[in-house]
Amino acid sequence: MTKPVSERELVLGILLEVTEEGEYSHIVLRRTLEKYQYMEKKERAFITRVTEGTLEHLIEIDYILDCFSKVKVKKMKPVIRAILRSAVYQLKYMDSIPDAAVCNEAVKLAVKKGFANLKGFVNGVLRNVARNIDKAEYPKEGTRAFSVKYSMPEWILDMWSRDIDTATIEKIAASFQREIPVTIRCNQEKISPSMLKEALMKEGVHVKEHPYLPYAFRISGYDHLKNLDCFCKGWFLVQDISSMLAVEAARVKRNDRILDVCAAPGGKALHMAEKLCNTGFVEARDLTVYKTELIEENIARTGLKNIKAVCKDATILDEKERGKADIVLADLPCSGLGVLGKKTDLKYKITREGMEELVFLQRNILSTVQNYVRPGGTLLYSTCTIHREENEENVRWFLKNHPDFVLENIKEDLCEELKESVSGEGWLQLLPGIHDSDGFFIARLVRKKESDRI
Ligand SMILES: C[S@@+](CC[C@H](N)C(=O)[O-])C[C@H]1O[C@@H](n2cnc3c(N)ncnc32)[C@H](O)[C@@H]1O
Repeated sequence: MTKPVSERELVLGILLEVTEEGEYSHIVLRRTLEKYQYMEKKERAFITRVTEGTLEHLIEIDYILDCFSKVKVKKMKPVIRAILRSAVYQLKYMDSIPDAAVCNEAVKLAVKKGFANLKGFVNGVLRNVARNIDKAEYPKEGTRAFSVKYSMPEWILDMWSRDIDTATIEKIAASFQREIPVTIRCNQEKISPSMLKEALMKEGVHVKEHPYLPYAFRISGYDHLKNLDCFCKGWFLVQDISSMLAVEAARVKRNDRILDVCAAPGGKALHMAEKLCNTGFVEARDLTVYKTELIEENIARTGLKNIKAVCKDATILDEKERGKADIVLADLPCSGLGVLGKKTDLKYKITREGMEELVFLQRNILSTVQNYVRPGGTLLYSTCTIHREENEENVRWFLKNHPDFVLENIKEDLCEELKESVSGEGWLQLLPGIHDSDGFFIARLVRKKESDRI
């Protein structure tokens, strides 16, 4: 009996929503998998792999198609384009599926979607690709070569090349295509790192210490993270090491009053609350009710009592908080160029204009929230991007416009391996492929005490 809807048909639907309607892949994929929960684990894994893989390698796939099809990718009908793209992904990256099956399934799907008249075209292009894929000549030099090899938009590579050498850019781009185990932070309010490691291993999880912090681990080899007993008990949180380093750089002390102005889903806010050891308080704010509820869910799971989630717009001054916070964490919305490996389709959606708007928003938020920092208190600025304007240039701009702040060097807050990566000015830009982390930026700004002012 044929299934009412096949895995490949679902992949097609997701790809169309993402590439033609501008939806985010992780959201559409999650929605689809939730809707078709009855499907076998193997089928669900196929949908995830082909969707993410096709999007991850989209520029390369389009290059291959353009080599072997008379009709160029841009001119194809959206449904046919998406069918061909996912089929080329399977031909190139999934050896376990016979080429003939990939071609036949693609033709069947084109017919089912009302394109019987194009079944000869689909069949012809794919058989041509299958026979000759190894002979496709890739560009050998310049930005185009990297762009096709790593499916990175050329303008992003060009932008990076203003500040980063070619070998490093290649390492960054390659790192986005590698599968990296999930990083977790032990919730030391509930369990010690060594006991967590033991408990996870008992559940069959592969656990490796992270070199940068003693309470961070890389985990792999589990099925569903949310089914792990250790997860349900709130013994750990999924968090990249870079976020933990940002919290280390904030230098949380007992009894501190902390304001996290862009906190959802709450990773750093919860980490800071944990560091307060049942003293002080963290107010974790975010823009929408939905985002605030995400923070609340995480607070409930970890069981921390010195933290609360509040829905508030960081661009609007909250007069009653003026000068009260020991630490303000500004982990701001950014272009996300440091996490392209995790957000597969983001690289095709970011634009130069969008990034300029983000710089404007970041400056607006920084100017507003600096008001909450008490004299001698800290404004910790971080982003998960690799973009000079959003990072170091924002810090320079901030210092120029807020001369009562200074930039402190964060070297002493980091492990030996990272110390030499701290800039002369004192901020840290982490680069995936170079560092064992996401791409991330951290700067600690401190408001001068009254006595330090001239
Ligand atoms: C980089 S994420 C924060 C991640 C968070 N700090 C963590 O560690 O889990 C940026 C957050 O800023 C929020 N945001 C965007 N604009 C905002 C605004 N005007 N006011 C408050 N939050 C905002 C977004 O909803 C998003 O959750």
